[in-house]
Amino acid sequence: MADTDITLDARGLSRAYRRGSEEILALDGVTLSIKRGEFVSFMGPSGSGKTTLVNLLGCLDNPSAGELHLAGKKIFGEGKRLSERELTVVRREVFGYIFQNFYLVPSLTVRENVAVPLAFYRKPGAEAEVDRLLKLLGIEHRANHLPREISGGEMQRVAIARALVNRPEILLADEPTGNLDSRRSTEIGEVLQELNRSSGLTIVMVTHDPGLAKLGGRHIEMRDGRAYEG
Ligand SMILES: Nc1ncnc2c1ncn2[C@@H]1O[C@H](COP(=O)(O)OP(=O)(O)OP(=O)(O)O)[C@@H](O)[C@H]1O
Repeated sequence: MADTDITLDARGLSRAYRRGSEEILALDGVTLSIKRGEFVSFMGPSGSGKTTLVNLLGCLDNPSAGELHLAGKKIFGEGKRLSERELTVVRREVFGYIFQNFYLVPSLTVRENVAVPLAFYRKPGAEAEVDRLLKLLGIEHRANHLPREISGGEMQRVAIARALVNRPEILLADEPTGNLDSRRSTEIGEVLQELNRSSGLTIVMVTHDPGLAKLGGRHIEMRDGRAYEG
């Protein structure tokens, strides 16, 4: 495997949280590599460290110990810590994020929500990407609706389109179907699978749903802050 195939490389990543006088080791030395174009699912009991790990992989949090490399570049590690400004650039240029709670702006239409990232940063062709994504995700007929006028499944499609509008290399999805019924959940899973297959988008997903996890090519089980390849 050539190094250039590896997009995310975690080495001995740990994260401790302080709660009063107690220290909680939420992540206990996780080492794993994710290749470009992989669809990786993380499962495991509540509190096993899934969100903590994907937040670190997505450069949303700093580890207490260990290293993280992104496309061969050290992001965190011995003597190395990107500035908040550098991290912001990495977050918006490399990653798209989706979460259980969609986080749509209630006063903006579907189209405006998808275009929100363009107000801060825009890759070439991003404007045309809004229309392409509305169509691809089957929500173009909802383009002028407000979030409160559409279903939960449609809301998550809007959030996916927004996450993709700047053509990220990696989509991070934390419980993307946690608020959806099983039919909508399967539909969103299939959308993610299709994005991974057709465009080679790398997907890193946390889920409690075994059916959804199966859609990814690779499963990792978290237990007590450690990762076990399934
Ligand atoms: N900000 C925080 N402060 C203190 N403890 C935290 C914090 N965030 C997470 N923890 C603790 O770290 C451990 C791992 O949490 P994490 O959210 O990563 O688990 P999870 O596997 O994603 O759980 P869930 O499936 O319930 O979302 C838990 O014991 C949790 O209580």
